[in-house]
Amino acid sequence: MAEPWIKARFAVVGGGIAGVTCAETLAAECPDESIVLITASALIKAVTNYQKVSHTLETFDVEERPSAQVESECPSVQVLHTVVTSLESEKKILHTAAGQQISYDKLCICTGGRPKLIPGQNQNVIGIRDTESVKEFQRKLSKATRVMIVGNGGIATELVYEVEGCDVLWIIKDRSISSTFVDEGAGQFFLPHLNEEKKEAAPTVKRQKYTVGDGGSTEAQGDGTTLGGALGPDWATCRQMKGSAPVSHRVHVEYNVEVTRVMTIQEVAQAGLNPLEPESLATSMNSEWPVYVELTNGQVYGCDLVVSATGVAPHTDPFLSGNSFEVAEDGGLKVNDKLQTSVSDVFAAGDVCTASWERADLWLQMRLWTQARQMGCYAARSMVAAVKGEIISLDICFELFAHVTKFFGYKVVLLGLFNAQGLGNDYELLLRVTKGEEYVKVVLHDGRLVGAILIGETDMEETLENLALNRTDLTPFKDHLLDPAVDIDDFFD
Ligand SMILES: Cc1cc2nc3c(=O)[nH]c(=O)nc-3n(C[C@H](O)[C@H](O)[C@H](O)COP(=O)(O)OP(=O)(O)OC[C@H]3O[C@@H](n4cnc5c(N)ncnc54)[C@H](O)[C@@H]3O)c2cc1C
Ligand SMILES: NC(=O)C1=CN([C@@H]2O[C@H](COP(=O)(O)OP(=O)(O)OC[C@H]3O[C@@H](n4cnc5c(N)ncnc54)[C@H](OP(=O)(O)O)[C@@H]3O)[C@@H](O)[C@H]2O)C=CC1
Repeated sequence: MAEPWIKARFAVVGGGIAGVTCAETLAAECPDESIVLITASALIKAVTNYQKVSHTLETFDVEERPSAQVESECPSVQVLHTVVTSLESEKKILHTAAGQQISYDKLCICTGGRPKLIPGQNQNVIGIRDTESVKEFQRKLSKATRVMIVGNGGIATELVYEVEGCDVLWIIKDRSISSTFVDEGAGQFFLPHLNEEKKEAAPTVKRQKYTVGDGGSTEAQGDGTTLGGALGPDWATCRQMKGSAPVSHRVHVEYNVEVTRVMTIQEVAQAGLNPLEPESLATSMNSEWPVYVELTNGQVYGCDLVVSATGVAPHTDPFLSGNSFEVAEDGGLKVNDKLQTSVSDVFAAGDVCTASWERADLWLQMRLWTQARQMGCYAARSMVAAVKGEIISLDICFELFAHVTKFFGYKVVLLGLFNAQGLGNDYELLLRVTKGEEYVKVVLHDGRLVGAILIGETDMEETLENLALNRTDLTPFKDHLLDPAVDIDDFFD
């Protein structure tokens, strides 16, 4: 029987990176205070092998753990596996699907996001977010000969590289690939790798995998719509992403288009439309597909499966009704520079929130696990400061945007306004490209470094980060900055 009433100093909702980091930081800062972590997912995410590469760059692994491990490492944390169904913010009480009522002094909402899907309900259109959804994708892919991937961001870029044994139709609304993360030049740099054999991934042994009972659901009882935590690093490389076509890796990109509607074969016939068979995908031609998609250029393509990799919508459902949260245009809970929402004593961190403070010139919010970890940690420190009546200042990680990832087998580092975001035409670019090896782009504004894209093993991230943070005037040096003969570390020593 679940305890009906629980009283906690701090309550955190969400077992993803933001929520778990928040609970762990609270436990470290206030070991004698009671902390309740409520999560719909049976396994919770934990950050391991954390390495601070520089002031703002960090790398870490994400591991799924049973809650008992977290409770034994942080004895003041009690983990409840259930779904929060409502919040009475005036009384400071949370209600759960298991019938519990949890009263708190300070609450942090870390309920993440859910995939934004293209319009039109069809069982062959899926989004990818958590372990369950990626398993569903693998299952459907294993029988597929042609899959359509819609979107030009992180998931699409990783999937087009990973999917094998299946033709891939990649539908993007831009004129170059991977444009959420990189510019057109870098898109060109990646292009030759689209259809090439994938480099063999090193076996992933460093992360433990847990399962929750044979075939059992990994989610707590709830409304059936609550998702598990978002997938972690290597979500695609360590899984089999194989279809059933006699091809190894083949991608057809359709540029500058969006989806207008998703249809069945009957709807295609009723509308008198003529589905097209791209010549480059000849092996997977079929007279009847499970699903058809019409694009803004009028073309209609059939396929076995559509992955809508079209971004994330903040998961705010149970918290909004009956409470006066201010919500940003993208649907996230607005938070100030202390990660406080507009509701008293309620904080938010990770994908569910929208940074609504006056942001530093070179920082921008992207829904990434680095930011989820940083926000979870900072929210906890801010909650503690609020309890103790102390003032804390904004963490340095919010000074400069920094992201490290891997696309098409290359290390990718993004710094600051890496795509000259918000600068209009008022910027200068420095470029250094060695085909197949590295792509280095530096964005200068008023002679100062404001952003960079580094692809490959450039080893320049720390120096460029320092130049950005120090606002060094590079006017006298800019002609040498990317000269391969110049060691920029020595240059700026
Ligand atoms: C396929 C995929 C690949 C990604 N790859 C990368 C990458 O390479 N690099 C990168 O930086 N980022 C990546 N991301 C993004 C990153 O995973 C997320 O930004 C980050 O994990 C968000 O963490 P979070 O804690 O805010 O939310 P989540 O991980 O979504 O966690 C939310 C938690 O809240 C719980 N919850 C929700 N509602 C309720 C409720 N009502 N009651 C109780 N619990 C609830 C959920 O069960 C879950 O445990 C990827 C995302 C996806 C989907
Ligand atoms: N390696 C990494 O760092 C990875 C990060 N992630 C993160 O996980 C989350 C989910 O990934 P993902 O879904 O790829 O989201 P992203 O935000 O990365 O990309 C979404 C893409 O879909 C496009 N899009 C949006 N709506 C439509 C539409 N109706 N039709 C066609 N295209 C559309 C967007 O274009 P526009 O921007 O113009 O709207 C954008 O190109 C993101 O927060 C992402 O940052 C995921 C995988 C890997």
